[in-house]
Amino acid sequence: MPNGQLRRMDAFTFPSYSIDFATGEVLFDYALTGPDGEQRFTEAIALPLPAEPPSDETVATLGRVLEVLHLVAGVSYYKAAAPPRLVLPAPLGAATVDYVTAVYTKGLAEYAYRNQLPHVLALRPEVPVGSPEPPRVYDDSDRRPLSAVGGGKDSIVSLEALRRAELDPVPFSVNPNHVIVSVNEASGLTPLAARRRLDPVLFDLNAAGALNGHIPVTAINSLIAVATAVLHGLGPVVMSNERSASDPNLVWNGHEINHQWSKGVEAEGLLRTALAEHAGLTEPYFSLLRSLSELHIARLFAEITRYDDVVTSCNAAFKLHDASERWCRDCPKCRFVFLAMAPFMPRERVTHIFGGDLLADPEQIPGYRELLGVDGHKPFECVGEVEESVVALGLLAEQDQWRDAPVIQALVEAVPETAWSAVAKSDVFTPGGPNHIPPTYAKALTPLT
Ligand SMILES: CC(=O)N[C@H]1[C@@H](OP(=O)(O)OP(=O)(O)OC[C@H]2O[C@@H](n3ccc(=O)[nH]c3=O)[C@H](O)[C@@H]2O)O[C@H](CO)[C@@H](O)[C@@H]1O[C@H](C)C(=O)N[C@@H](C)C(=O)N[C@@H](CCC(=O)O)C(=O)O
Ligand SMILES: Nc1ncnc2c1ncn2[C@@H]1O[C@H](COP(=O)(O)OP(=O)(O)OP(=O)(O)O)[C@@H](O)[C@H]1O
Repeated sequence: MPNGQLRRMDAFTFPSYSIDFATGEVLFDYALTGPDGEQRFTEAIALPLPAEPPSDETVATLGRVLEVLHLVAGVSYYKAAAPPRLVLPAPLGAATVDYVTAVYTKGLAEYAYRNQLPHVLALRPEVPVGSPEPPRVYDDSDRRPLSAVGGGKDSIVSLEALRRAELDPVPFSVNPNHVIVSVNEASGLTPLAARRRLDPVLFDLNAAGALNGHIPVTAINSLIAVATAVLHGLGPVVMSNERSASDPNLVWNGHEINHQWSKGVEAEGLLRTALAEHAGLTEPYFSLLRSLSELHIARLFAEITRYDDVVTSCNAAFKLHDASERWCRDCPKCRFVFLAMAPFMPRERVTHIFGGDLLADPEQIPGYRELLGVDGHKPFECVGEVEESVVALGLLAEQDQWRDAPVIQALVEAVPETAWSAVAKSDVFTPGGPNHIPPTYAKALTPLT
């Protein structure tokens, strides 16, 4: 469909969804409609099948979770045209409407900012009048947790914490790439995986110049994880989203723009409430690392060595097409994670993990100046706060093994006095902020500290 026609689309709808219990395949249909006709999309998600066929109760609860996932996964296709109307297929409770509204507005905020589409931030779904049937209550709180694994340091810390606390986690990933497969192998645990396939038409539209940009991918992965947990009779989905994921990158037209919105505590709370309201789940989903800074998580990661040859937090390894080997060593995420791990490890170990020493390379200085708040705004990436970077730099400047590294020397000089005095009072190693960690899990991190 030519780009001009896409731009004239005035509504996004959700025609139908289906699940085949023989294969685990879920199909979600979407449509962009406008005066020139419609553009249909179908997303396919293959859930892992359990050994036994699911009970009627499980099927009913799963159906409710998939109804929410159908709405949320639509963001990938909505964003090709950003029409003014978002037309939901069936009545929904208030909490579920709030969650879906937030996914399309706050979750697409970076996309709206980059494409200069302020109406997306004000989008309000049209919801058919009526009330959905109340769901059956599904108490999953005391079952084995499903631990989402992304292959980075954060999910490794959660997986190991849950294991050491004898909570018997099941690793779970969507479209596991080579990094995730290696992390799972290193864990020695038996993982579950779901497959997600975007409609290839979207890539054709992108190539032809359709609107494009960042989507709240964690919201989609989270709901696929919850669906898998329900289907397999498992307990809560445990995420590894840190405290700083809730902080915005910038403010635009009075709206906070946060690249990581769907990893933040607001999204977590809204999703929990929506799943309780719409699917009856008592303890569906939480982040075990919510109270911790990235720097604190890096310190916990340093206590675990079994994943050193496989851990990868670099997003280049997560491309749908053309995944890179492991760390690219030339992006904000690589720079930040190196800086965060380095204070807590021998220099040889961190250099081994990354396949190179970023703090020995002067070409990294401009990128580090951004992380330290000396130049520009916080990059649109999953990186910690400026304060965490300054604290890490301060720790490194005190260590013999790092003091003379060229990047450390240049950065110590570049950071203004005001930043040093602010971090002197830093609370980066003090857990804090709101969280949804249930009491059974509250002490799970203790064996690592
Ligand atoms: C790996 C990556 O960073 N991808 C972002 C990148 O996409 P790119 O075109 O370079 O490559 P692909 O990921 O292969 O995607 C191809 C196109 O497919 C569309 N798409 C992809 C996934 C999806 O769920 N829906 C989609 O529509 C999209 O049109 C792509 O062009 O740039 C894109 C545009 O800015 C980003 O949307 C891609 O981000 C992925 C969705 C992704 O998985 N990113 C995570 C690594 C990521 O950024 N995670 C955040 C968490 C953010 C959150 O709130 O959940 C983080 O860790 O901070
Ligand atoms: N493919 C995936 N399938 C399931 N969950 C995922 C996937 N990718 C990331 N996640 C989860 O989403 C959340 C955010 O991902 P993120 O990439 O920040 O974490 P990570 O890979 O564990 O650590 P790091 O921040 O070091 O990269 C984490 O809870 C992670 O486990």
